[in-house]
Amino acid sequence: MAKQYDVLLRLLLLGDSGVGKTCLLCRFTDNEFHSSHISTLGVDFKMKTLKIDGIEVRVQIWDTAGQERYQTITKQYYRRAQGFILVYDITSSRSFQHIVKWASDVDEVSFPQ
Ligand SMILES: Nc1nc2c(ncn2[C@@H]2O[C@H](COP(=O)(O)OP(=O)(O)OP(=O)(O)O)[C@@H](O)[C@H]2O)c(=O)[nH]1
Repeated sequence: MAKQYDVLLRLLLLGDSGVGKTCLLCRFTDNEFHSSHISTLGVDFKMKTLKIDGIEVRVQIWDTAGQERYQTITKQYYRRAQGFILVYDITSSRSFQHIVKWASDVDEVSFPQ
């Protein structure tokens, strides 16, 4: 079967638990919003195909659990990602301060010294 896209882009959503990563993804792929918070267990993903300058780009977005206990699992997905979306809750300064930690995790795993 012929490929239905020209380029595959793998992105990873990172951020504290409850900041809205899953909601952002549901809005982007399905234009839906769910008010309940069911924590992501490990990782999950959704896809959307966009046409950019005549090129079919399949965006595969991996949604990771923000909870500390899943870090070992989620870090295994960092190396295969081509980009990261760091998410914080605008009503939580703590989640914003943690962005530094998420960014340093990405550096540590994806660009080891
Ligand atoms: N008011 C408001 N609530 C939001 C918004 N985005 C998400 N929420 C709520 O925040 C809660 C957590 O959202 P999730 O998307 O599940 O959070 P998450 O970052 O995926 O959480 P983990 O899976 O535990 O890492 C849910 O109850 C959402 O309804 C927003 O833009 N505004």
